[in-house]
Amino acid sequence: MDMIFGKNKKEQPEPLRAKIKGELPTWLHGTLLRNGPGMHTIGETTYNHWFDGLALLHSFTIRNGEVHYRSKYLRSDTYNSNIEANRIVVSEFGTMAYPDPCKNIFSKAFSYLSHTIPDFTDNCLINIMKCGEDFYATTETNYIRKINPETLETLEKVDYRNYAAINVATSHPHYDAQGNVLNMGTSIVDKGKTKYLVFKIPPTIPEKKKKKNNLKHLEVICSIPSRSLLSPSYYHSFGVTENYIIFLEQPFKLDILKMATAYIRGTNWASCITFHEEDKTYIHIIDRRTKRTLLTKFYADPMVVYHHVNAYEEDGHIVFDVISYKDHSLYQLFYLANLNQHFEQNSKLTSIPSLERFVIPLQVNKDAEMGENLVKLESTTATALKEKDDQVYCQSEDLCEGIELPRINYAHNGKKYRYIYAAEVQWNPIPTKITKFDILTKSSLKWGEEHCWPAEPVFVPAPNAQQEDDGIILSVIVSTDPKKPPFLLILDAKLFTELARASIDAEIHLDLHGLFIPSVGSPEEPEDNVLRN
Ligand SMILES: CC1=C(/C=C/C(C)=C/C=C/C(C)=C/C=O)C(C)(C)CCC1
Ligand SMILES: [Fe+2]
Repeated sequence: MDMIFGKNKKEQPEPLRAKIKGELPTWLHGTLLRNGPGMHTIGETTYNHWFDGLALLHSFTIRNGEVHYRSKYLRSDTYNSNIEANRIVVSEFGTMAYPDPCKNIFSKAFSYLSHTIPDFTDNCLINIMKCGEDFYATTETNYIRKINPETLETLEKVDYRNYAAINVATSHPHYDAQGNVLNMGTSIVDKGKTKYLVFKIPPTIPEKKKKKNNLKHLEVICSIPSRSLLSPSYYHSFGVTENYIIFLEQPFKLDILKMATAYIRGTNWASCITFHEEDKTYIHIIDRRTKRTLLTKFYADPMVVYHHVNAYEEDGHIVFDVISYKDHSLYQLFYLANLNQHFEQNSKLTSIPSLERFVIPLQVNKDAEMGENLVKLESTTATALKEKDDQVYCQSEDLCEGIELPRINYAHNGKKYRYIYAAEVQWNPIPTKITKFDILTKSSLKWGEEHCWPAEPVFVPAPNAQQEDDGIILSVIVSTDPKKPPFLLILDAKLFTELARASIDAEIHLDLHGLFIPSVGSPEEPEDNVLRN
């Protein structure tokens, strides 16, 4: 396992042709572009956590029955500073770095003070965001990095703070039918307040000037005050329906005072995020038309959610599905010390990921009896119990256990849907299979092979698709069998059977997230520029 986690990966900047076994769908043209950590050791120094690794972008370009692979390290300021110093000089999620070895006590004190308000990293290793014609590598700090999706070259560094007062932002934005990006970020102790901001970035901008980026037209559409000034919730994603935004203010919180003293105390950012198991999860519902939150106070039991799966409206209710945990052991397990050859024993989750369905009644009748279940949908056992003071206690329906990295047919985002494509994880956080879960029948189809470690499965719809699962699944497979090279797996999304695999004679890293960019203007195809997230 050391080999696939901790080992520095070589980049492959020149396109490398894959060896194809099976039949690629003839309509499949485009690029699967993904992101994830690729380098964990610089000189004599090693990061502590897998999420700290330097971003390695990679892509599979599929065209005319051929597949080409490339990979390139994101030339972030963090990457450049580290490589130049030949050691880790920028702090990441799980590693606090000390850039200037201090010579005397005075300069030491000065160095500590100047780090009280830290400048976060631009090592954007988590996902790729499409913003109009532009693509960005993203992480969860205030920085994103524009990239060239074809050559994987690193372009401008963009600071969200120039456009909105946010210190952290998610790397799981949503896209609406017009191509607007919808995302959320937290504004920490700005003008005496801490709040969560929902913002929108348009796909096109009026100025024809190439220099401007779309963020110049970023619009904050709603602000939700944090329940606490110094401990806002940590969140990794959020949900949307056609008319609403779902934000979980979970009891997994950033401790700002701890963050402000982390550098002096010699601890990492990760240790400043704590799970308060005695606290509740507050469910904020924002009406996209009025740009305000609903007044009813919906809440649920304490939980930790990283990934929202999907959400939709049905007969006066909002249905939303999340992968939830009873504690935050997931982030704990990605310390590289746990991901060694003994990882099967060392990295056991104390809470298994669980797919939970919550249902929010949109009309809360003032005269409803205390304790009445306000959920009137036949299709679910999720409840929302009326309590005093306009509070409603929501209990979820367990849909299934042991899945993570969920994806859907994005044409169904915010709408009623049936299928989830995900990685299967049981007590270990590293997926060994990918799965298609049918919410209606509660059954699943799986793909797995010995010594194979699959990445998040991405759904690509077939042209003229009629049904939700008319399309294919793309997943990057890393193998620990020295005789089996890594490959891009192409499955039929309906049957979950293998259509083809494209083997690559190069090193491939385990990654996190990414997207599929359909080809533009191939000679025999009409121009198609729709995002297939
Ligand atoms: C550097 C840094 C952060 C980075 C967090 C990261 C990098 C999280 C990665 C999460 C992943 C990959 C989750 C997968 O499910 C914080 C805590 C936002 C704020 C402080 C500075
Ligand atoms: Fe994620």
